[in-house]
Amino acid sequence: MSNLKVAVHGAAGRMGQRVTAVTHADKEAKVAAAIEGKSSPALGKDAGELAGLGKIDVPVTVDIPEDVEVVIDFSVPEALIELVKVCQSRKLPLVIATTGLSPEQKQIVDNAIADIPVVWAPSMSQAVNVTMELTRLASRFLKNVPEGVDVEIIERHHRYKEDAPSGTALRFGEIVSSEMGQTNHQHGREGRPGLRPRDEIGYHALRVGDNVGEHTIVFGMLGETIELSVKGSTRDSYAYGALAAAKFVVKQKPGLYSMNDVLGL
Ligand SMILES: NC(=O)C1=CN([C@@H]2O[C@H](COP(=O)(O)OP(=O)(O)OC[C@H]3O[C@@H](n4cnc5c(N)ncnc54)[C@H](OP(=O)(O)O)[C@@H]3O)[C@@H](O)[C@H]2O)C=CC1
Ligand SMILES: O=C(O)C1=N[C@H](C(=O)O)C[C@H](O)C1
Repeated sequence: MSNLKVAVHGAAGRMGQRVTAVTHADKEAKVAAAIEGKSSPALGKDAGELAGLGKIDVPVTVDIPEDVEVVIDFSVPEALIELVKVCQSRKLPLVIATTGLSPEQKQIVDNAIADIPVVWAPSMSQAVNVTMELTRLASRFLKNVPEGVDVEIIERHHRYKEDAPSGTALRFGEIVSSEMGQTNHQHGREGRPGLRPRDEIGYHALRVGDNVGEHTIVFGMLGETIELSVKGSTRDSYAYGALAAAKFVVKQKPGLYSMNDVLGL
């Protein structure tokens, strides 16, 4: 069986470099293309050298070669939307990791899943996706506590991150509210906001140093507290998840798939 031909979209970025590295090291996949935008200073450079692997004979290009079988995207929302259109017209399976999409951009992705199989997840990490299921369970068990439960989501990422709160924090909030029913999503607090409403989930985004990603979901009750925390120590946790998603998505029919589908959760 020949190796799965993967295009890395956003190849010169922090995540693109790690996806290049784990894909190059994999026995069943290979880096077939490294894609960047047309004004990128990385164009023409070798993707392996950019990723610190040495030469792998894959130059960074703008266009996706014909022989590519799947695309893994860690880029920016505007670039992702252009990529979705290309994948749709070429019937190319796609793994979407980019976060911070507007509602209109999300709609464009939603429309594409009629034509191509897509794994779309704010976190490709196994530990984060398992913690999402633990959060679902905790929310279900705690939803009828008579004195009420205050849920706050704290996330911590590197200083270069452009969107806030993280896509993962927003997904944690969706999971909690789908079980417990909160309708008010409160981003930070200042001034004199008064007593905390019951019907609220609070979000707090820290941007510090080179942190690769931490999330804590606090369930605060009267007299006791539960905290679920998940912390990354290397970006490879996301890169391995994305490669697993690529191997999964090439075998699927058009439609939307999650990391629960990939990981069998
Ligand atoms: N789902 C998950 O598990 C994870 C998701 N992410 C998300 O992935 C995204 C990328 O993160 P990160 O790698 O840290 O960010 P970086 O800024 O390091 O990388 C993004 C890359 O995309 C490139 N890019 C810009 N325009 C285009 C284009 N038109 N075509 C192709 N590439 C383009 C950028 O180039 P240039 O710098 O020249 O503009 C840059 O190299 C973020 O949205 C982040 O939140 C991150 C980690 C895990
Ligand atoms: O930008 C990052 O770094 C990360 N972004 C993702 C998000 O917004 O949830 C996932 C991960 O936490 C790292």
